Amino acid sequence: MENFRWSFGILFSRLVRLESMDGKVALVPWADMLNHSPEVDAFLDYDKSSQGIVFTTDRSYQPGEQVFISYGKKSSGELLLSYGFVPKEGTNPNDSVEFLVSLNKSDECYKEKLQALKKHGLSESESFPLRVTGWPVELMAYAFLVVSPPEMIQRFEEMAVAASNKGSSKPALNYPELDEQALQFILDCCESSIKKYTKYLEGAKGSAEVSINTKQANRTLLLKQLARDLCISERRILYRSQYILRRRLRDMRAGGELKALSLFNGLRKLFK
Ligand SMILES: C[S@@+](CC[C@H](N)C(=O)[O-])C[C@H]1O[C@@H](n2cnc3c(N)ncnc32)[C@H](O)[C@@H]1O
Repeated sequence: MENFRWSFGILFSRLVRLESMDGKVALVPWADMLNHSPEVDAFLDYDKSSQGIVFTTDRSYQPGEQVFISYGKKSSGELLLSYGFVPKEGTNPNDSVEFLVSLNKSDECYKEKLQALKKHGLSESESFPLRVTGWPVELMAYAFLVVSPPEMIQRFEEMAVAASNKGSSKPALNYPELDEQALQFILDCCESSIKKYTKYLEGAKGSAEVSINTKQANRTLLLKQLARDLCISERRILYRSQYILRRRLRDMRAGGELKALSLFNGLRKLFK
């Protein structure tokens, strides 16, 4: 089992996918020395004319400078699982956190909403990727469904369709009357998620080690550090989303108050 684990780790952290050979995978001895950087667009591929593997960089390098390759647009969690490292906090533009949202069990339309979701391959709890740059339209569609009132029952299905549309680029749903509630729902989930991350990080700080030998103790320490690094990176995305959501809601509410005030002033003038 130990040998299998070792081989599996070596293979999957070092294999190269060759696009021009229909995505065939290969182990390329010199190429497996290349480390990952999300900022480069360099790639490896099979070259028919030279019958070898060619490395193409996106810029020139000085002698002695480290040359990087991209392992793909991967989140820090994916990089940890596939390659055993977590990029330094804030350096991975492709980072994302799996954001869990659920239907409210006490919703009077719980059954109807769940039915609409199930019809389109979704369930009462779903996760969507949250990035520093924002959230997907599918998450917004799910949030619309969660907060929509019984009068909108006819719309449940189109909301579920839009929420299930993972990855493709259909236009976002537009329900201005539900915007504020949907954003508040996402903010609430975001804040509860932040609390869980913080609780984990505070707990992880003080946990005592029980180890059989030094090698095992070092390995446990390394794994814990990687888990901490990943949590810190993911919590950073949640903090950023929390900031954006709070600002949007504040602007929305201020806009609403302004409208009400000008309406009130208009009425006052009318009755003067
Ligand atoms: C294909 S090898 C790259 C060469 C490797 N550094 C070596 O010495 O053999 C992939 C492994 O390199 C390490 N690695 C690659 N890029 C890294 C990075 N940006 N930061 C930390 N470790 C990285 C990870 O351990 C990963 O599993």
